[in-house]
Amino acid sequence: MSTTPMPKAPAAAGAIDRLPVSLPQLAEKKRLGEPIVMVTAYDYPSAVVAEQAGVDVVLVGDSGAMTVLGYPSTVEVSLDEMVMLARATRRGLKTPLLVADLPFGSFEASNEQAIATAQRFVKEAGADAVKIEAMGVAAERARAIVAAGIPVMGHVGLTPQTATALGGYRAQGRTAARALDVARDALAFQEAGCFSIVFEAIPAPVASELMERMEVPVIGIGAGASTDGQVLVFHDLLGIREGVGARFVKRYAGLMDEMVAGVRAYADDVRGRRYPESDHTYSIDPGELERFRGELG
Ligand SMILES: Nc1nc(=O)c2c([nH]1)NC[C@@H]1CN(c3ccc(C(=O)N[C@@H](CCC(=O)O)C(=O)O)cc3)CN21
Ligand SMILES: CC(C)C(=O)C(=O)O
Ligand SMILES: [Mg+2]
Repeated sequence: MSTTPMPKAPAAAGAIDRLPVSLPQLAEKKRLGEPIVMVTAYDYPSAVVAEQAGVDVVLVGDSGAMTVLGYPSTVEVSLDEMVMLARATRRGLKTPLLVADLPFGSFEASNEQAIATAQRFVKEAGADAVKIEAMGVAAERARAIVAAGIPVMGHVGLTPQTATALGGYRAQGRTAARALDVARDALAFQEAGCFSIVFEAIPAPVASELMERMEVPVIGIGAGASTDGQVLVFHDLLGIREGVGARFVKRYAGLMDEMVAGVRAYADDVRGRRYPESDHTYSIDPGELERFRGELG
């Protein structure tokens, strides 16, 4: 008896070409005590690197303002610039969850503004979720974005967008009163429906105490080893930029040195007439060359 194979479903335009890590999978990792790995990316090649390295979550951080756009801080970057970085990143990703930072000035004014901004990241850049830094109205904005159907990650501790008020890029929660501020921010985000929270630059014992109250996965950066996962900035861990002086940075490569050495070697070869070699050039049929010479006169 012959079996008739099921006809293949036609590949519909806009068919799902990506099955990202899901929010329940992250919650399950927390439950099982399996560390969650997050890294930033800002463009197509960094996304491909994160994809191939097998990370769980990719963050298009507003740190890109500094690492790839050269601004002196994260507050200068525009929403349009962040959306462009997120779009490029998305093109290089298949598996990791894609989270985009809401930049300074793109969500504070109203819940409507916050929802419209989050929707741009989802509709124009294919982001799976957005991240929002703690500040006065942030938990209320997070609740509104979640109610509009977009998952939100909270960010507490050192929040670079309001660093001026925090005394600069410095660790937070180092007094009982300031640690209580961090605790309130974290619990407010959790209560607002955030699926995950970032703890940045707080003492490890403070983070560890807070972990007993956190029901959602917590990703740490300079918050010690008790969090459910870790995040680092791509350029910091690969040694592509001068560090920002953050204590938590661990360098796993020295790519800036390698890149400068590569470009310098190229410059030396051009100046020393060692590049290009014959392998790098195109040939032409001798008859055609002869005709060309004749016609050129
Ligand atoms: N490339 C990059 N990586 C980052 O991690 C990052 C950025 N950019 N830009 C925005 C913020 C700034 N970040 C920082 C910067 C410094 C510390 C830090 O550990 N500061 C020292 C004090 C340094 C001083 O005295 O000036 C501290 O001990 O608190 C932490 C996070 C994290 N963010
Ligand atoms: C360091 C992470 C948490 C971040 O917000 C960023 O890279 O912008
Ligand atoms: Mg950020």
